[in-house]
Amino acid sequence: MLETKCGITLTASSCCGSVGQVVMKGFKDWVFALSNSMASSRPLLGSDPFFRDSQEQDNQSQVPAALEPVTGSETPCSTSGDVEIQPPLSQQQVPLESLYQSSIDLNGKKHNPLAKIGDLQVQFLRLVQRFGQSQNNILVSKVLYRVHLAMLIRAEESELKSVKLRQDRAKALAKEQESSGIPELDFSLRILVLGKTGVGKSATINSIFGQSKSETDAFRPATDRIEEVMGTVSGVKVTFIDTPGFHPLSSSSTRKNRKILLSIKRYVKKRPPDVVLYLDRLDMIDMRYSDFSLLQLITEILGAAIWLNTILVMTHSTATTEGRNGQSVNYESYVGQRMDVVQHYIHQVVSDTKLENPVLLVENHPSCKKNLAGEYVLPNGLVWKPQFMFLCVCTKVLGDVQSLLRFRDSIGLGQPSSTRTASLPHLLSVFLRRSLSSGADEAEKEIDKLLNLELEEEDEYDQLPTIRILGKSRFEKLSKSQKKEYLDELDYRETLYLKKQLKEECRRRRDEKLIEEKNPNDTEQSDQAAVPLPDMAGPDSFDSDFPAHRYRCVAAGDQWLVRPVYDPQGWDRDVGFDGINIETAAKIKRNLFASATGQVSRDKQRFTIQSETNAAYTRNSREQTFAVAVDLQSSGEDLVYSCQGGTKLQTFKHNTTDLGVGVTSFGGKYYVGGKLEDTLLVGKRVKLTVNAGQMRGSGQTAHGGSFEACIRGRDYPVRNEQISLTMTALSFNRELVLNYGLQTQLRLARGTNIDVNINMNNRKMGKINVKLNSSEHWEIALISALTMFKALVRRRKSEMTKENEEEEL
Ligand SMILES: Nc1nc2c(ncn2[C@@H]2O[C@H](COP(=O)(O)OP(=O)(O)OP(=O)(O)O)[C@@H](O)[C@H]2O)c(=O)[nH]1
Ligand SMILES: [Mg+2]
Repeated sequence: MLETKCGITLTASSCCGSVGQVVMKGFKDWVFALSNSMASSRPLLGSDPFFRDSQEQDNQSQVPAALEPVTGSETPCSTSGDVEIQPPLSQQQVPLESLYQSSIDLNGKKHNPLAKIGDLQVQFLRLVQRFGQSQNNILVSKVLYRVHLAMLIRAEESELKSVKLRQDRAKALAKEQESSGIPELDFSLRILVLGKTGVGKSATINSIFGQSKSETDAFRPATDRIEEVMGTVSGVKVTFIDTPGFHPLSSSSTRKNRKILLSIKRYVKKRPPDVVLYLDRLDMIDMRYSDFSLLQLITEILGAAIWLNTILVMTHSTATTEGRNGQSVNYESYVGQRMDVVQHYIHQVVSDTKLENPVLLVENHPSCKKNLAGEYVLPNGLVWKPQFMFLCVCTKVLGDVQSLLRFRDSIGLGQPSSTRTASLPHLLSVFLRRSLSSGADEAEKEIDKLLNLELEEEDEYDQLPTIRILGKSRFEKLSKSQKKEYLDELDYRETLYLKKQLKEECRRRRDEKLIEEKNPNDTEQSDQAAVPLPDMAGPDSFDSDFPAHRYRCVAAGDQWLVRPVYDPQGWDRDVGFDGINIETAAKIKRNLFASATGQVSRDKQRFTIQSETNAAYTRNSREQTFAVAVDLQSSGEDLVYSCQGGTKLQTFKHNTTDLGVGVTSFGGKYYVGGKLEDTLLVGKRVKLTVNAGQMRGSGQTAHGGSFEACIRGRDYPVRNEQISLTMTALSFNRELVLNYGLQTQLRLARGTNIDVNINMNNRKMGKINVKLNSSEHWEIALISALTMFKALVRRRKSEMTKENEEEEL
């Protein structure tokens, strides 16, 4: 009866920045991270000053290189979200991309870049109007947001207010200038076009200008040298750098392709482009992607940073969409699959799976469907030409902002690994967070401690008078208040029942422990209920080609858990899985515990590993634990080793003190750290944790610490209600980053939960996340429906205003 309630989940998330080591991370890294929090399947790529700085770069000290991020998100064996599987490694997985020091020079000289950015913002807003984009468009918001963010990072405290004003003023000014047409827009684009011969580079250029400016040929290579094709599109001066096409793979083609690439390199060094387009034919991309070696060659000669500036362009976008078995496939998923293949191989060549290149679909065939205005329309209804121009504009604006604010490319793809240095504040924050486990049953121990006193008392649940469970029809007959009372009573009983169960578990563990203490030689484990392993979700079809049908989890013995890490885009589709995830935990002796988790994957080029091992010895007499942990993680071609040792001591009844030392080795350098942590339990419901630590290496020192107060709900541990407040401080190179956080998990009423997550830093940037979940209050669904309706109306309105403006013109 009670199951008939409907489940409604409402998530409201607002993001205005990131928290943490803002100034210590590279700008681009940081923006990438932010872009993930904004709704889009393919976030717009930030631009980098690769070409602009290419002349300087030769003499400059090299910036740190990127590495392959840890694939902590990859759940073993999972193909869909049906089965909930624990992530292979702990949640404290190191986001390795932020391991490298930012090369932002915050103390660098300023030549009033903010004013120039202001002008650029006005120009961008004018172009938004010109290309018929709405200000609510996600792409526009992202660019404006990143421009704003970049300004905030650069601005002094005193300038922060004026930055906000500047953005409002820019909007008004752009509107005014665009309607009067004065001053004339001064915006130009230089676009480098790369791709194999015959993919339609020259044809795309011609389509953009609406006239045949570059020679095309269906049967022979048509462009035999680099040439600039100039023109104007909607008042924007556009210069395409058309290049000879690369040759398809053969023994002699590599030499020819190398020659073409070297000539392109020489050319762009003198006159760098704003945007790079990499073209391919949508209908010619196969799942095995034979052009991988071409991508490698491009990366080798032009440098990996070229991909940071690249938009992927797919020509022949109206080609028939056929799946593997010949049936037609939904257009969006067909395109998505092809894009993923190309993106996957770009990830391989740059050794960075976080890179996301924007994608443009193009159709140059003259008989392509057109709308009333005579513009080419794709099968998904998109008018591709304005989209094409606008994405190029966005990429250029971001590139200009970055170079004006003098952000160096912190990802630094393609740099030799010997120049990599680790970011000390990042290492310190990981070190402070990594807690040494004292046994598999740590969480249980905490609950046991809480319930210890109540174990001998009689269970409240047993003292309850009996209740008659009502059937559906009888329940319906109750009045509203009676229904509420009845449900509240059931809820109360449920809480007590759960508590009784927890206590029973506690008693069982206590008895087992007593038996163990009496017979220390009897190490035989008690029988535990067999828990089936979560298996990977299978596909809907019984296609024997699908590897998920062939691989299942391997459960060898009790202690080892071995699971394949499934990746449909892995290096070999026939093999179907990309790596292996192994977990084990064992009580070697009564007081000695060891655990290890690891994930290894290898393809033809590379072998990657992430592992965490932990061993702990507990001295029962004083509740003292000694623990050591060794972590290993691949980072590109290198390995990061970290070794930590520590002791946990119960100093008073409710107070535990942790002492830890650690060494991390990376790139031939050693980083040594120490920390002290104290945890105090006040009553049953308040837990205070404070820690402080220091890390040294490469002649530098970082200091940091955190404070956390956690208040648990009345029914803890039965119901996991809690409010926790955190404050962390990291200081490095005379810069201090303070971070405040508030996390709440509350049960407002029966069937209504609220999760609030707030993070702010001392630069007034942060993130607020509110999640309201109710199975009773349908009004919440109404709020979300209303919000969606409002958004739709607003969109309609802005479209209508745009049409009106066009009519007026
Ligand atoms: N159907 C269709 N045909 C296209 C498309 N793009 C280009 N083509 C045709 O493909 C042929 C080759 O196009 P080009 O523009 O010469 O190719 P390219 O990449 O410049 O080739 P190179 O100059 O040799 O590097 C021409 O016949 C074009 O008409 C497209 O989107 N759809
Ligand atoms: Mg050509």
